[in-house]
Amino acid sequence: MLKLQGIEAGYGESMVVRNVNLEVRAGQIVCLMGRNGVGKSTLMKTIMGLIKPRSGSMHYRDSDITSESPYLRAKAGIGYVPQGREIFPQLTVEENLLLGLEAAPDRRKKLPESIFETFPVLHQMLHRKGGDLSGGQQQQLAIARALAPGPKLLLLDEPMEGIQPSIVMEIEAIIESIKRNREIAVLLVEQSLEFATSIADYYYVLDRGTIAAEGDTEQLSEELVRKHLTV
Ligand SMILES: Nc1ncnc2c1ncn2[C@@H]1O[C@H](COP(=O)(O)OP(=O)(O)OP(=O)(O)O)[C@@H](O)[C@H]1O
Repeated sequence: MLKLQGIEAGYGESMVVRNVNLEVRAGQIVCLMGRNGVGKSTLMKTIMGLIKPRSGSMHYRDSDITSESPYLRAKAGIGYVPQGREIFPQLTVEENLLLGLEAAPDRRKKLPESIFETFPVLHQMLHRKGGDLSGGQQQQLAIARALAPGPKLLLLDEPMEGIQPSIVMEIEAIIESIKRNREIAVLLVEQSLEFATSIADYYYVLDRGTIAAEGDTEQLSEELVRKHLTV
């Protein structure tokens, strides 16, 4: 469903992501791991089209999207929840969610009911300003907004970061239900090894911009973790 080949990306003179080959199959949950600053968010932004790759190619559902705009990628069914959530604090919860529908392929103007079944708290807070929500609620809003247009691939950049444990459990449950349905593939940046191994089918470890290891999460070894993930 998503295939990156030889992707190189960076900022100005500095190259941050080097020769990345990565694949996400339909319905698969793939975890991207690595220490702070190795380039995980840069890679996610490159996949969303927010950073142009210097070289390499990106294919999504058999189309070459290497030069496609972020808007067209969203329209094609790629949902993105950036690190730090980036909801609109001055807009209401409802307005934030409706903005997500801009990426819907069918010009739908109504939010799917399933969003409120998954995130009941957002229904209660529909007319509150996004900025008045707690960090965990804002994260739920960001995920709900990305799910509203019905994506086929969801990119989640550290969704558990800085969130209290009870909400972490709720977000885990949402990713688990996505996994059960197998209708949406997920590429997730996550530092928690426990979570990665419990939910993801496949992992990639990024180290100084390159893929240092990959495999089925069942085979993620202690040695590999020590080498590439512990500080
Ligand atoms: N807008 C930017 N301009 C210049 N350099 C940047 C920019 N954003 C990130 N970098 C640099 O790129 C490198 C990789 O950053 P990136 O945020 O992709 O890493 P990360 O693996 O996601 O880290 P973290 O886990 O801390 O979020 C870092 O050295 C960072 O300083």
